[in-house]
Amino acid sequence: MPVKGNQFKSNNFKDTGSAKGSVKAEKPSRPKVESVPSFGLKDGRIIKVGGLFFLVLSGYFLIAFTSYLFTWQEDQSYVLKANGGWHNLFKGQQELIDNGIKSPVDNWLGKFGALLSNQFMFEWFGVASFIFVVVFFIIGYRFLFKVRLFPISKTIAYALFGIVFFSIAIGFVHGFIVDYPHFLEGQFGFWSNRLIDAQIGRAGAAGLLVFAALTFLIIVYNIDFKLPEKKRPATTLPGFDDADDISEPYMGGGNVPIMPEMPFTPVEWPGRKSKLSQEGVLASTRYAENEVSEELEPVAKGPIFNVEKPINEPEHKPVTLMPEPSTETEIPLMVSDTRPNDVLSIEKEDLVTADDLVAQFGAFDPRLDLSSYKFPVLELLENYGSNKIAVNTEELEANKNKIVETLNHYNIEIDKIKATIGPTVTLYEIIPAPGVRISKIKNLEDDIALSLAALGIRIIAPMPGKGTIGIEVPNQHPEMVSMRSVLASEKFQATTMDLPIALGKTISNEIFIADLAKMPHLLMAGATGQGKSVGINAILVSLLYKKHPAELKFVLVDPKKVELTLFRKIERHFLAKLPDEADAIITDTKKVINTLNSLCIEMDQRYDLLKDAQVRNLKEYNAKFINRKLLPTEGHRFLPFIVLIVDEFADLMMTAGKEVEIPIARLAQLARAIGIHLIIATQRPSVNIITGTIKANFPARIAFRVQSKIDSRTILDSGGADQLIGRGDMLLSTGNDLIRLQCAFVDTPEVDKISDFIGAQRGYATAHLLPEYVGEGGEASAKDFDSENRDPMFEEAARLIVMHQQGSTSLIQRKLKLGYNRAGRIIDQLEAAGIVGPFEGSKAREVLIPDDYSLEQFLSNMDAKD
Ligand SMILES: Nc1ncnc2c1ncn2[C@@H]1O[C@H](COP(=O)(O)OP(=O)(O)OP(=O)(O)O)[C@@H](O)[C@H]1O
Repeated sequence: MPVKGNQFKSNNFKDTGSAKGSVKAEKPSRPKVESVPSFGLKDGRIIKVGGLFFLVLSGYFLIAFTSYLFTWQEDQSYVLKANGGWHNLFKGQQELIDNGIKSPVDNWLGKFGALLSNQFMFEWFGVASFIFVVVFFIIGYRFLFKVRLFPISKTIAYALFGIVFFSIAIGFVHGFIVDYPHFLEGQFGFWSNRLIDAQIGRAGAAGLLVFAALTFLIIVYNIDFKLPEKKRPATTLPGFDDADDISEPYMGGGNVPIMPEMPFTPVEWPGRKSKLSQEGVLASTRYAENEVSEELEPVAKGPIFNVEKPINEPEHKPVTLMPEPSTETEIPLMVSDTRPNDVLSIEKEDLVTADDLVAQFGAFDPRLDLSSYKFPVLELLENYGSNKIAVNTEELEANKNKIVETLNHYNIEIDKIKATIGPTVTLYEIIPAPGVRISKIKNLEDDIALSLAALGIRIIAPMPGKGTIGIEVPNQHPEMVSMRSVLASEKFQATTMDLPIALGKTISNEIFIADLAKMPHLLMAGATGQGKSVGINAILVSLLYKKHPAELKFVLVDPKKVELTLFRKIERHFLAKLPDEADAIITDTKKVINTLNSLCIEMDQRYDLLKDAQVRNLKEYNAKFINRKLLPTEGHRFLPFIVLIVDEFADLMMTAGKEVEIPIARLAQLARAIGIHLIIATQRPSVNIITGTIKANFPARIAFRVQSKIDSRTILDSGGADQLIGRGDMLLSTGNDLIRLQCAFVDTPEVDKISDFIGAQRGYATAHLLPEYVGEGGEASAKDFDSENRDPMFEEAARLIVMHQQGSTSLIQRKLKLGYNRAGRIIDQLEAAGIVGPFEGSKAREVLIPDDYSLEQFLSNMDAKD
């Protein structure tokens, strides 16, 4: 019976051991977490002490609370508020006895234990107080051993809910038994119940508790409430659990699952039936020549297809499934008919091929996990403008005349002039008379602009591949290109590109769609307010309209914090993040560095997978995976495209410099084949932001209007971007070509609607998790600082550096007359001590201490510590 579905989940892949199922899945060791705050003590000793304290506290609470369960009645007189409560701690033995208070107390942790547990359990939260024990343990364990059992913030949040919920819930149940405050629910549980009861009654309270519990479950586990579906008959191969049933993955080691088609009929041997059935055993296929007669003995117990020896082993002659006619003519042929099938199907499990798997289970469907996902509909987008180019013949004629006049004025004769009308600009192509120098026309750019009285004139001389000279003149009434019109176009709907991005319309009013997968990375620059954010949104929206969440993940970096927030709603569908991160949209520079490094790890892992699969790129890899030629049991997984978008790269470069540049450059150099693509936008396209390394690896670049020709050169390697008219007017450079485009316009409310549309659908349990990256952080260098081996000239060098406010090795070398190596060593020590900043390429290091006075204090502190 054919079984549909993937039979296993690539995303939830668990190592299920070999097909035979003998190997148990290895439990991954707990991740080491280095990112614990150190509270100033750089080697983290305070944290360890804190960790120890929490562990002891947890143990103390556990013993005190447990003891309270048994001794609360005996200790009641001691802990009672009316008898003094906590004040009893300071009373003498005799005084207590005189007041009729029982002393000593029975709590295993003495008076304090009795008072503490009374406070928590009786006065506050009842037995729910045990949750404190767990919380303290998790915090202590994390701080002391640096091992994350659970995320601390989540633990605290869940614990708070748990304490309140259980206290009230127990109080509610207790209310049916005894109407008296008791240590099971604590005063909190008791009085909360009283309050709720008075307001909404018992039934209301019950409803409220159920509501709270379900809300908690939904928030934490995102459980779906579905009516039970009809179960498909489960036919599974080892290692492949049914796609709908991930609760019980095959863990190997059990029985080989039975194919339902297999006939399970015992073989009936004529004349021996009674004996065999009496013995309760079934005959095997194996019987040797000498066993064919009456001594024929069954050699294997169990079902018919559990053959002891495979039939195709050459040395076993009698393995032929047809009984030998000369000796056993009476054996019916049906025996051999039944058996080979059974035997063969068992054999096949070892030699299972990709084709068999595909035949049996169908090709792997990456979309199956979210099979009900609906792509956003076009109705979510607005229609701006008429989407038709209104030809203003007067304007055309006037412009033509002015161009011809201006050129004539400079004695440039033209043969022909032709106009192509675009949404925002019109291209006039002129064919100059023979003998006219092109450079002459190019030099007249400003004059033509003056005569046309228009901004943003661009002269393309010559038009590549056309033999004409182009003059682009902005239209008086530019037409807005709505995203809806672009996405609704046949061109976009029918595209087979891997990552189609609908950028807008060309000058000849054609829809322009590019393939990000081929670009393979994109650099965007433009002065503020010229349409960069709209451009990024247009790219994101076009990808969202074409790709399923299983096929594409975004890593969004938004140092400006407000530009990409709208996409937060699609976190569980389309975003990727670091495992520990609460927020999928990264706004903090430090986290950006970790994420970029994590992407580098992902890249390396993907390359290993590709190498293992002997394919050259992501497409081939995924095709092989879909055809089940690569198995999750061997560590393979379906690889979605990852698109990293950085809005405001300049900010990152200013704050983190090399730390950001190096991983970005690495990704840009290598990530194209493995489906990681970068889109980097910046307001300031200066050379120290868009460095040579970055530029070299971003062949595709988009320039919106920039402020100067120099900026235009930095981004496009040619002028022109400074002459754009803004509002989405842009130039796209793809290596050789420079194309002028009008960016499609998509407004924030539209993006909001799209995010809502996707976000409201069932998503994955979390955002796509990137590999964990443990940053080295600043602590490592501090640890490296060894005060014992400090150079004798260390202090002098420090004074010199601070005096000059210039952290340079050559300064030390020159002024202190030291060799280069020694000066280099000293500067490293200064860095380790925190006097100068890290190496910054050709620039001098930053000096972290402002003046001599602060330095002297710093040095004396250092000496005191030593
Ligand atoms: N493709 C477009 N079509 C029409 N108008 C546009 C287009 N792109 C941008 N605009 C107009 O320009 C304004 C500014 O655009 P946008 O917010 O994208 O600029 P920006 O370059 O991202 O600015 P900043 O860097 O300050 O965020 C938009 O509000 C819109 O009115």
